[in-house]
Amino acid sequence: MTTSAPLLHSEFAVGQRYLSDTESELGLGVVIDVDDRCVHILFPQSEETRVYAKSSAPLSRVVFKVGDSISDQQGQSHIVTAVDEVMGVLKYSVDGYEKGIMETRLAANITLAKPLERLLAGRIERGDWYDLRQDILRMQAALAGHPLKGLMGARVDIIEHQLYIAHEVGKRIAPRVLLADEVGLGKTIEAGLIIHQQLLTGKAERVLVLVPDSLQYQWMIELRRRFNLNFALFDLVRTAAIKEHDPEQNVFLTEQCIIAGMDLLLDHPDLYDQAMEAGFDLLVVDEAHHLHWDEERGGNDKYDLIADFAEETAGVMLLTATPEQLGTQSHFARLRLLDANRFDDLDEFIAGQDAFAETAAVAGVLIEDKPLSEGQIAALSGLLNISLDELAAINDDEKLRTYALNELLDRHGTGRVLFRNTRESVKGFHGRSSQPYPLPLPEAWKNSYQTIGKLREQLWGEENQPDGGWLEDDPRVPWLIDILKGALKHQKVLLIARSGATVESLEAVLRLHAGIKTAIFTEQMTLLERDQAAAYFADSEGAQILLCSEIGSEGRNFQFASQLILWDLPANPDTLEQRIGRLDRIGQTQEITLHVPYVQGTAQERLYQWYDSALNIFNKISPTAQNVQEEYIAELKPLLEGADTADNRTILQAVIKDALQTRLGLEAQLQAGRDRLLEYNSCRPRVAGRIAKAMHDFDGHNVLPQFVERFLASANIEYSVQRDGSWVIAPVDSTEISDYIDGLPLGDDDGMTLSFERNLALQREEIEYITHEHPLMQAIYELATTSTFGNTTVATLKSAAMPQGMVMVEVNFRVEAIAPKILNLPATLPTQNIRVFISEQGTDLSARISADMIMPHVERLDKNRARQVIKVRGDVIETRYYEAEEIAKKQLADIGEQASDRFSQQWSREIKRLKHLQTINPNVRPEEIERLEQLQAQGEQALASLSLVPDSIRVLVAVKP
Ligand SMILES: Nc1ncnc2c1ncn2[C@@H]1O[C@H](COP(=O)(O)OP(=O)(O)OP(=O)(O)O)[C@@H](O)[C@H]1O
Repeated sequence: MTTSAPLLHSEFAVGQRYLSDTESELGLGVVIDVDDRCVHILFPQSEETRVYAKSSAPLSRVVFKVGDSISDQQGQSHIVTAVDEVMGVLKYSVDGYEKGIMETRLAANITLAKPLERLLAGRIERGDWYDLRQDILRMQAALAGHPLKGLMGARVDIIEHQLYIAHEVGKRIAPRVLLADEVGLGKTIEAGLIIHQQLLTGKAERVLVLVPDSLQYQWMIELRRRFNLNFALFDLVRTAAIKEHDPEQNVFLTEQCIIAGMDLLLDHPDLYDQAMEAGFDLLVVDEAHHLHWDEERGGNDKYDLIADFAEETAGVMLLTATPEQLGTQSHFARLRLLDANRFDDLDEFIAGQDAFAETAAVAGVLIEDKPLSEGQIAALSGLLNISLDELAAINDDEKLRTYALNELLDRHGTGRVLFRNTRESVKGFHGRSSQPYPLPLPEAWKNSYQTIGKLREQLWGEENQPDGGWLEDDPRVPWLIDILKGALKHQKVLLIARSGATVESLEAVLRLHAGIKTAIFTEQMTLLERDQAAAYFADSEGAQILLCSEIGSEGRNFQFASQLILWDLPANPDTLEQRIGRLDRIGQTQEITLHVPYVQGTAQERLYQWYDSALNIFNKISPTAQNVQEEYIAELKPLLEGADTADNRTILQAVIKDALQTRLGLEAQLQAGRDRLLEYNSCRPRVAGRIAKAMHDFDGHNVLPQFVERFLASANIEYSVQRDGSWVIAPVDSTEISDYIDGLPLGDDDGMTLSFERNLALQREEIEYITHEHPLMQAIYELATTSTFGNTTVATLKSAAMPQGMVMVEVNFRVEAIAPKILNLPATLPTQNIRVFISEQGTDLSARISADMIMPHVERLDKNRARQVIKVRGDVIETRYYEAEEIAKKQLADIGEQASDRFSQQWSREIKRLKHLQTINPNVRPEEIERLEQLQAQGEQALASLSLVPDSIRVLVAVKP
């Protein structure tokens, strides 16, 4: 940004933006009227209007240039790409806003922080604010390149596999990945961590999360509660309201971070078009197993929708716990959405899946830190195309082992794209067991169930009678009432059935005829009704049983319950796994019991036997269940629907036995090959351990409580510490605090309860978890870069050695590189702040006398005396200031060079690694490399022209102790 001196009369125009030279704290003013002699300026932030004579207005025009960051009135930041003038008013072009941003629409909360002018004009800030400002600058400098950036601010438990994925994916530019951890292991948390990192580091600014309707609120709440990310929920009501307000407006451009239901875009082509046109940096799709594709029929509507968006969006994250639920073809097709170049041949993909056993075996030995045998070294040499000589020291050379392991894992086909952690590798789950309830076949059913060809009727016959006629003679109904009133009387019970109609009929019987407290949860209900039902079920005084339909319950968290009734059995094992996953997830503290009623002699019994004996799915998740079932389905289907004869029973047992062997064989094979590599790649234990340790260490050395304590004391804000360690900040009376503090997010009319402790924040979700990344801290940090908070001060320095009355000037400069946030250039600067300490005689004392050394001897000076000092010694202070600036400027070139070296090295290394990887694994997209090269050039350019921003100034007057 630049400002220019007072302007010629004719230059004023309505809409232009100015800062007051004498009252910069008014913020950015806008010209609202111009007449022959006067110009009228409104300062929106301070709600003041001033009228100046045009000939002598103490105003500076604010002009941004290409590459500057500007903020609009909604607080969104943009990088200026071009500047034009329209009738005297500037128009800033920025990415993503076709119309550009007129200067009239800029945010008003900038003030000119020129500390020297303020000081000389007698605007002297408090000494404690000056100290806080220095602390803020130091902390910001330390945080700029912190490896835990984007991870440290999340209200989550430190769980290694999640942190590993978040770290690995979150740091990528435009990541395209499939997050496929087994159900309930925290994919939403992983996605949240990645989104948070991408937003905080400027890698993404616009994010679209597409989820099934039933999960919209859950996502919105998780993102807000755990990551302080405010996503806007776009449904029909909201989009209609925006359209009504401004029919011309693209609704998807009114927010940066949006959650929407996939159906909204499918059912409303106009919204689809607008979302496409608006464009996003990152697309997140939950429950991605609903995207179906096969060679014959192509994609279903959801698949096609996401395929369109994936093509237009740089970053894409798909989430599903059951990637193979709809078969290998759909799995392959979803990978193709992420990278069409790599996944272009289905047959090759299928063949490739089996070819990883050797790689996995060698990787396993390396991971487990065991010595490689001669045979394994030979295999490694072949796999990596490295000579045996070069590998001779592999068993002793730690670096070589790490290199070899990384190479092996990088070559693994889906390595960079697919992440899948399993319960087995994550550990800490309490397990599950099943309880079958064989029920006698009712007389009335006998005839119909002895006939062949009625599989659906045997399994889910009630779905054909939505009037509830089936309730009368279905033996599961009295069984359900009995068990709820008996063995499960004091338990929270979740029941899942396939259809919403079944659940509704059942619920009515339980509530009206059996007097049981119920809640219901189906896709026919509105989101609000569903969330109310979930809350009623969670309440200790609330419903004993929550009855859910299949779709209605997907992705939801009910791990406070441990009893699951499977009213019926779904047709495929992955759907069953999704059901069990409602309870069997992180946070579950009990063993889970699955209650499975079935009617003897029907397909219900036979399907139970299949799931239990062939797939063992009630006891343990089986990664191969889906594939085994697909393999046997042709044999299985007639047996399931066939008559209950001795012959059929014998054949079914034989098929089950055979399938069991197949499953075990397949599991062993996958465990040795594909899945083993996938497991290694999804969480490299050492790296994950290091990140987790860094998080624990960071938590253990938290400097924030002391800082916040000083800040609150300086800001005159009261707080008390509660017995559990949380702090309660009293409601802030805005008349009693400085304007600087007034705008901070310090809670509502009741004040704010907060904690710096992760565990406490996890236990008490209603309190704020204060980290460096919390909005409050971000706002405090911004005080230093966007306001005059503490940027001038005058104090005394007790010193026996210095002549009484001598003045010393301490000037702090910020080193700024004007470049997109994504480059994170501050992290590459060896210094972000330059302090120059200069004596009255002009001696540079910066190196000899540090700020810490003088701190104990500094004492405050009252404002009048301080102003007196400035009045009397203003000239010498000004002279020394400019000398200080020269001293600082001299350091700039060196800082730029060092930063440039570091930056180029870092980026060249990454680009080289990717280029190398590309030669051995086509999974690396060429665009990825091109983008990095462009960014590297941009960064180098910015570092070659660093700017020095005067930040703050302190005048010290020597007094005898
Ligand atoms: N690191 C964590 N800290 C605290 N809670 C967590 C953490 N990870 C997961 N959880 C909790 O565990 C549950 C499962 O997590 P999440 O919903 O992210 O799993 P998922 O893999 O997306 O599940 P699904 O497969 O059902 O979609 C949630 O209640 C979540 O809040």
